[in-house]
Amino acid sequence: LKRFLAPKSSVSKLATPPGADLVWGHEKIVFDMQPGRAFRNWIEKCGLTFRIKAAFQAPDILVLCDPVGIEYLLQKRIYDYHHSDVVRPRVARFLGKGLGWVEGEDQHKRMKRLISPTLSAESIRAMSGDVRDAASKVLNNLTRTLESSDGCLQNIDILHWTAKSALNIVGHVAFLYEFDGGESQDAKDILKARRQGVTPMARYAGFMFLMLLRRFPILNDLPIPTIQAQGIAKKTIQNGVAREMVRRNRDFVDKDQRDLLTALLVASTENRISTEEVNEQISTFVMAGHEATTLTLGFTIWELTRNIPAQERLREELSRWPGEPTYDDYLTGLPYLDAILKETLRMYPGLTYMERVATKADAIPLKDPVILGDGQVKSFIEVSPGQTVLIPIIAIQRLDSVWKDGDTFRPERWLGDRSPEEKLWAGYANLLVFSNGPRTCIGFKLAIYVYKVVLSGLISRFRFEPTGDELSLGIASSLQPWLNGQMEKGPQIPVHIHAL
Ligand code: HEM
Repeated sequence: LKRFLAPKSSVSKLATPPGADLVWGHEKIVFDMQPGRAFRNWIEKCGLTFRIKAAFQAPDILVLCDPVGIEYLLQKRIYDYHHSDVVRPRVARFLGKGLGWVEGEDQHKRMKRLISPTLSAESIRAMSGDVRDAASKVLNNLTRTLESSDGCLQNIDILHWTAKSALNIVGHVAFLYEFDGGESQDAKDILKARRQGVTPMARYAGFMFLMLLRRFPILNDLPIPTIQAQGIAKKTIQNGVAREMVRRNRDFVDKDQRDLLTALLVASTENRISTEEVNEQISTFVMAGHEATTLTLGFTIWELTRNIPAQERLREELSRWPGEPTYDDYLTGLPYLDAILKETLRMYPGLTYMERVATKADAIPLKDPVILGDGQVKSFIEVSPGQTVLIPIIAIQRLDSVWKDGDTFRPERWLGDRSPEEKLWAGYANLLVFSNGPRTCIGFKLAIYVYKVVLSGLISRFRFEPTGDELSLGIASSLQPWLNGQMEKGPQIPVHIHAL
């Protein structure tokens, strides 16, 4: 009866851009262009809410960029919009069946209640000294490497160093585990496995698979090598460090400790979670805890080699700070550092496209009414259960109609008064980069602090110069940088580094 009474979906009457292919729908256009570009073109033609054709004649996809619609979906109804059959198995492969994978309000809230306190501002403040120590270990290694090369390193992939920093920090503060500045064998194994999962082949296969999956979800379970490669890093963690972390700490649980591993072990000894779940959460947090921070730092360094005045301005702001900034100083005391973070997150969101599927009939309210094919003007859009909704985060965060020069790295835009358009979307800094609402990134406060500590250390100790290479962006689970002509080497960000 409920289904019968539910309003009919109006998605099929929404505007759709021209150019859909019979086989690929609009999806190949999305893949062939730089991330977000196709959606930006279509927003200009069709407005903030439209539909695109899916590949293999799968049902049309609702593209939602409207700020009121997105806020409604993420803040009020997220438990009715699950990760799609395309996304969920990928989360399981990359991260594990942890907090990012679980569906259902009760299950999710249960897990979140257990983990949130370990990543609160208070906990990060308490662990801030440990974060700085773990970062210094890696930065000291880089300093020594430079000393043995006459103070200059040419064509270095900065991601090697930002990955070591982020992994070393998350190991140290969340899992009481030492990755020896990212130089230990298990750190090397994890970072290597991660790279194997994002080869260009995996990128292409990821795209094909994504579209096929919409049609044939059964493919998830087949042993397709490039797809299964996405899971190497997770398996490396689960079969290696995760067991070791548990083994070393299981018998010495100190309930007053605020770290994540202790919270998991306490819950496990009290039979609130299974040993299996401990393992899944560890791989989730080791991966999610270093991956996006690594890339955000890498993209910042890349932009700062192309914007030397911005690099110098940041160095000057840092040099004027007396002593070591505290957690709270980093939050509010260094405005240019903060602007650089926000500008990087705006231009390079790790999650480029968020894809969810409605589990119930719903009517999504909109800020900008839509005109349907039959002439009706509607300020909400009805969806049926099973409707795929895509939020193209990177397109929204680079819209010229909002940001004026969306593709330009201009940290200064965050310093003065900001236009009302820029403040339309809800979320951290009016960006969608950490999502929003109950399923917002649980690690965002740690990510911001780690980013600021590591970037401050890098800029205070080293000068970064451009190599003249051109980067292009691609999506292999998250946004990745590829060097034109060197795709086979995997994601990289080459820079020259000079000791100061
Ligand atoms: C710059 C760094 C980061 C970015 C841009 C980022 C972005 C995001 C985004 C967009 C989501 C929502 C994903 C979705 O709904 O499908 C998310 C969720 C999540 N993030 Fe992050 N993240 C970052 C750092 C971290 C860190 C440092 C941790 C752990 C310490 C972490 C752990 C998680 C987890 C566990 C979830 C799932 C939350 C849930 O579903 O309740 N992230 N992140």
